Amino acid sequence: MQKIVVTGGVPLQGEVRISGAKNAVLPILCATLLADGPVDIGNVPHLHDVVTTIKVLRELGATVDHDVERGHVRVDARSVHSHVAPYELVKTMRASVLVLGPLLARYGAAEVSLPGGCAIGSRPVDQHIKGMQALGAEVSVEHGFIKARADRLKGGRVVFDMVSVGATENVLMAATLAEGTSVLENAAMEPEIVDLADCLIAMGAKIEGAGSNRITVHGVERLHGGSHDVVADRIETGTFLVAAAMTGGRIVCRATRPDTLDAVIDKLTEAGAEITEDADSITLDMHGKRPKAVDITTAPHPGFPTDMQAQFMALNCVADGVGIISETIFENRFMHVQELQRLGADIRIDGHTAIVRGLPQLSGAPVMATDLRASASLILAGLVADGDTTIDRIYHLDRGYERIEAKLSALGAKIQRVD
Ligand SMILES: CC(=O)N[C@H]1[C@@H](OP(=O)(O)OP(=O)(O)OC[C@H]2O[C@@H](n3ccc(=O)[nH]c3=O)[C@H](O)[C@@H]2O)O[C@H](CO)[C@@H](O)[C@@H]1O
Ligand SMILES: C=C(OP(=O)(O)O)C(=O)O
Repeated sequence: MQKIVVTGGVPLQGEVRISGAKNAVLPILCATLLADGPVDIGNVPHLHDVVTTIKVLRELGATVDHDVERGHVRVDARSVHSHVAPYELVKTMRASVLVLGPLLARYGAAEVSLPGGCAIGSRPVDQHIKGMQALGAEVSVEHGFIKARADRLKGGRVVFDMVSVGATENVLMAATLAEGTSVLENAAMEPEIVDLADCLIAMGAKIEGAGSNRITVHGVERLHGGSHDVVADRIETGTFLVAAAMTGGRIVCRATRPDTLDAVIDKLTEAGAEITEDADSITLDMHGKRPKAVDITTAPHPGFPTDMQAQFMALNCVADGVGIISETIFENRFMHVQELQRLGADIRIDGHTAIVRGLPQLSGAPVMATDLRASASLILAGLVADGDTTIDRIYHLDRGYERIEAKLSALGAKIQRVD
C-alpha cells in the first residue's frame, strides 16, 4: 500500500494552482442526471471521489466522457436505464447519496443505498428524506436502501431541522423539476451550493437565493444540457495557506476564490500571517515567524469550516500559546489527535473541545491517516517535524486532494509517495 513520507524543516515558497472543489464537483456530477442533453463540466479535479461518482453515473446508464488531462467531464444522461445506486459504490463515498434527488425528480423513482457512518461521525440522511417527502415523494428505508417514488414531485416548503449541505443540495436538485414552487428554509449557504445552483441555472433551472438560508425554486418541465466550470476548492486553498503559515513561508495560491475563505483568512491573520488578496489569488507571508495559537469553533458557512479544523489543529501544535478548538458539526472529528500526539503534540480532549498547547518542534514518526482532512493535518505536521513522518492509508487523501505531494514539492517541501 502506498505511503507518503514527509521530511520536515523547509519553509514553503512559491506559487500553487488551486483545483476545482471536490465538494462542488460531486453534486454537480449528480445534477447532470436531471438534464435532457449533454452537460460539460470544466475545472474538474482528478480525485478518487470524482472517479467513484463517474462509476455511479455509468452504473445508472449515463454516458460519461472523462478527459483527465483537461479536467473535463461530459455527461449525457439520456441513456440512463437504472435508478439503483448500489451499496458497493455508495459505501466508498458518502456523496453518492446525492443521486437520490435527481433520479427521483427525473425518473420518478430512486433506490439509493444508505451511505452509513464514517470515521468522522454517524452522518444520518433524515433531512434528505424529509425534504423529498415535503416534495410529495413516498420514501421508505428497506434492506439498507432509501426507496423513493413520485410520479411528479410537487413544489413544497421544506424547513430543515439543521443546516445540512448535502440535504440542501439533494432537495434543491429535486425541486428543479417539481411542479410549482419550492422554498427551502434553513438552507446551507456554502459556496458549493451556489456553484451547484449556477450549474443548474445553466441547465435551465429557475433558482433564487442560493447562498442565503432561503432558496426558492420554480420547477420547470425539463432541464437541458449546458456547461459549467467548477468553483475553486476553498479547503485545498486553506490547506496550502496553513502549510505556508506553519513553515514560516510565503506562498501565492492562484486560481482560487478569496471571497469564499473569509473565516479561514481571519484566523490566519490572527495567527500572524500577512495576507493579500486579489480577485483570484491569495498571498500569505509569514516572514519566517512562528504562528500564534488561535481558537477555532466550527460552524456552517459563513462560519469556520469543519473541513479546516484538523489543519488548524496541526498549526496550533507548533504555535506560540494555547489554542482551543471546538468541533460543533461532526461528533467524532478528532481522529487526528491521537496521530498528532504520536508526533509529540500536546493536545487534551474534553468532549467536543481540544486544548492544544503549542510546542516549538514536533518529532517525525510513522502515523496513520483516518479520514481526508486528518490526513492533510498529518502532512502539515510532518512539514514542521524533526526527521521523517511516514503517513499510511493515504487513500483517504486521494479522495479529496489532487496531486498534493506534487504541489507541495513544487513549493519546496520534501515529500514523496512511496510503495
Ligand atoms: C461532499 C460534501 O460536500 N461534503 C461536505 C458536506 O458533507 P455533508 O453534506 O454530508 O454534511 P452535512 O452538512 O449534511 O452535515 C452537517 C451535520 O448535519 C447532520 N445531518 C446531516 C444530514 C441529515 O440528514 N441529518 C443530519 O443529522 C450531520 O450528521 C452533521 O452533523 O458538508 C460537511 C459540512 O460542511 C463537510 O464536512 C463535507 O466535506
Ligand atoms: C468530510 C469530507 O468529505 P465527505 O463529505 O465527502 O466525506 C471532507 O471533504 O472533509
